[in-house]
Amino acid sequence: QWEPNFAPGRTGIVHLFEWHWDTIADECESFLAPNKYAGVQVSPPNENRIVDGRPWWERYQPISYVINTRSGDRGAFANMVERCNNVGVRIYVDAVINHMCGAGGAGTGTGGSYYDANTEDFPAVPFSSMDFNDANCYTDSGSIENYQDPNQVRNCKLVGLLDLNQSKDYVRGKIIDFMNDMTSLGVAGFRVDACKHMWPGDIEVIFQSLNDLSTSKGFPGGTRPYIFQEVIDQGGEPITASQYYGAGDITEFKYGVNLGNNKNSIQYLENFGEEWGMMPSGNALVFLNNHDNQRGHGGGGNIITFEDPFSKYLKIFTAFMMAWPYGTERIMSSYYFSQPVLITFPTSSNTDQGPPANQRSLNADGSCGNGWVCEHRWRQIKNMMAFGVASYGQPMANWWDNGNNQIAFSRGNKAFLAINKAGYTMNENLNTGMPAGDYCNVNSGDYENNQCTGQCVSVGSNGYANIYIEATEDPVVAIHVDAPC
Ligand SMILES: O=C(NCCCOc1c(-c2ccc(O)c(O)c2)oc2cc(O)cc(O)c2c1=O)[C@@H]1CCCN1C(=O)/C=C/c1ccc(O)c(O)c1
Ligand SMILES: [Ca+2]
Repeated sequence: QWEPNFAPGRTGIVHLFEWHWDTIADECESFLAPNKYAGVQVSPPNENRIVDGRPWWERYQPISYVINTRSGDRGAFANMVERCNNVGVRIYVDAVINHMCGAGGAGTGTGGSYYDANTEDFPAVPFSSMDFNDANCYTDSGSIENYQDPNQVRNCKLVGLLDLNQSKDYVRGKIIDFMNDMTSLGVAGFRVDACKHMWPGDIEVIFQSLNDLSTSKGFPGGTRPYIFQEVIDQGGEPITASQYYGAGDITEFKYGVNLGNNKNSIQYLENFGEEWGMMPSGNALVFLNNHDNQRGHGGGGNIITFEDPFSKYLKIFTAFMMAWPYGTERIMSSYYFSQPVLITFPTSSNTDQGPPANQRSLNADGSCGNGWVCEHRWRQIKNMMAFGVASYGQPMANWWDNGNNQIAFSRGNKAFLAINKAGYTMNENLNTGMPAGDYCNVNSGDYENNQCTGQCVSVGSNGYANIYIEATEDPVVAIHVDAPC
């Protein structure tokens, strides 16, 4: 379960956070497939608690494994998976299996199922008090109080959320049934939430017990579900990402933080990877920001997001991430929320704010409206998916830097990237590693109908090109063999 099961050559997935299933299906067909996105991470599809104010994190409080949420019901979900698979875009489900909802009394979830958190009763699964970890947690509050104690991090409640006991066969069985239900519909794998809070031994058994992907949905026999585990490891805690290597890939939170911390010293990126304290490339799911740390929670630090003035860095470092041969890449696609505006006195920021009332609308230029950012549609980001396809499997080569925020490198003889963050013009004759010819700079324009709407770069017979980049908002040259001028 370490292989992403992408269609041939594709490399990057996009997290369409809080999108509805029918909107995702449209996006797969009209945008993601033509732009060679490999897949979509979707929000939790199973029934969740309805929390006052409808914060985004209500979807991380399960009530049952019935497929019915704000994003749509089971039929809409199945239809979306079918339509996306049909155009070669894989679906990865956000699996929240560490816990059920927080102590919130009795009520009904987004699918209408009754539950009572006070008595730990979830009849729609069913789970009862025997299925939770209360007897295995030794803190006074019953919740996690100290992240330096691995036992309580696994066996106690995370911010009060009822903690399932994954060491019990019955609980494992219900989780396996839920995940097998998803792959029976054509889902290609899972982002598994809060893995730090589950014992590696338990989740290894659960993932190894999962069915192979569905051959009737077009996957080869014996294909294992792709698993990428959310383990927020910034160092400093006894629980580390490496303890989870045996269960699947892992979200590498250090990736985005390292780039954020070094955005003004990119000449040091030549050895960016394990030598920077990150996990082996084959275990890593990498990203610049995610739904949680773009709001300042868990995995904080120096995060690059869609927010101005960072948005120019998001474009530059997404280009770097898609061109740099480390990890499996994930693009975050967000909705706008009010940021903490610290003026003379802090105003309340609403990082809890749920999604816009309406789904994304589309403007003539392909950008989104109705409060959706759609970073994955930005030219400087979307065009890097085809770059990733063209350079797939090619080693990094021909590294060059000027010692001060100007860098360049190729991917074998298939692609070449140059970035100028020096604040002054870059003008160098560099070895692109590519065959002689004219190539479209897909950062400056689009390559469509065999036409380049941006600049062309001429590569000579010796593979060298004059790389001229002024210090603008988009100081990137990205060329590859699938976009000739
Ligand atoms: O202040 C909050 N939470 C405390 C700080 C963040 O702690 C949480 C972590 C967390 C944070 C840092 C860590 O190192 C760590 O191991 C875990 O993971 C979660 C996972 C869930 O499925 C549901 C949750 O409510 C949480 C959560 O509250 C607000 C109010 C409740 C939800 N929430 C939140 O902020 C919700 C955050 C959240 C929700 C879903 C996620 O997948 C996630 O990573 C964070
Ligand atoms: Ca737990």
